Amino acid sequence: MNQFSFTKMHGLGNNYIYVNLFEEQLEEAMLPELARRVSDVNTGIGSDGMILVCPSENAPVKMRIFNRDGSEARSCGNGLRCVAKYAYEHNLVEDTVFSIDTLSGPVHAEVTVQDGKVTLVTIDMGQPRLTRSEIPMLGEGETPFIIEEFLYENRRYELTAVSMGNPHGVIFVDRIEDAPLTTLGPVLEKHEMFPDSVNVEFVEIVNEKEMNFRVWERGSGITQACGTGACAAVVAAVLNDKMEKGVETIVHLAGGDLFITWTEDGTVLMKGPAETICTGIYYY
Ligand SMILES: N[C@@H](CCC[C@H](N)C(=O)O)C(=O)O
Repeated sequence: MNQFSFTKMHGLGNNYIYVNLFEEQLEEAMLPELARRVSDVNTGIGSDGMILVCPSENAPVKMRIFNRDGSEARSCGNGLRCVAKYAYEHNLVEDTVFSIDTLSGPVHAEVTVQDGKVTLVTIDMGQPRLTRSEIPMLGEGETPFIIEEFLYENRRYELTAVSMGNPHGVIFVDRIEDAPLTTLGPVLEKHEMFPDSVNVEFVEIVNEKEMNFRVWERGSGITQACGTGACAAVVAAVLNDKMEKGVETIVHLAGGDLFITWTEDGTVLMKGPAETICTGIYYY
């Protein structure tokens, strides 16, 4: 029987099984299957997926993220904050400012530390990507997809597509309670216009500095929070003149609040907590 040590962590309830590949060895071909197994709430540990904390040539540490269904994504905002906490508290980095490599390139992290523990993490998520080819979406590659209308079950919705390293479709709704999360969410996730599938976010604007947010994640379904999704939602709100660039927005997610700014210099800052739940050994 094989085994590995893990740490379960969450960012606002978006929880993953973290495996330290500085110490553990996992077979590459097994990774999707392992992500599915550990995520299973009945026969595994129970999580939204699996995150690997890996060595990298470009940064002190690299994050790889696998969704609950075993698919690998290119980024994960809540995962990045947890990896930043893990890296600092396990001495993989010495400074409170460092970069983390991802499949979509390195991002910059800054941790706030109290009594040796990371209490808050800010990640500079880089610039949003807005063209259809970058998202990716079918259609004219160099054009953006901002506030395009579509009909679903006789209701009209408006969609804005944003990539934060991974693809997001943001839909503004009048009341977050009425968002068709479990119906339109999975339909749009697998819609043919998104060849790599998409994360689906529903957003209610509360005022010029606050929004309510719910997510149907690609490969994981409903989660309590999505960091890249919150960044995409704020970018979409600015693009649609509902928020101002350079102003910090409080995003109210099911699991708590994130603080997001699309800065004047074009990068998106995400500030929020990261928590350790438990450690253990997984047998397979
Ligand atoms: N929960 C994450 C995003 C995880 C990956 C996503 N489901 C995808 O497939 O792109 C976050 O906090 O950003």
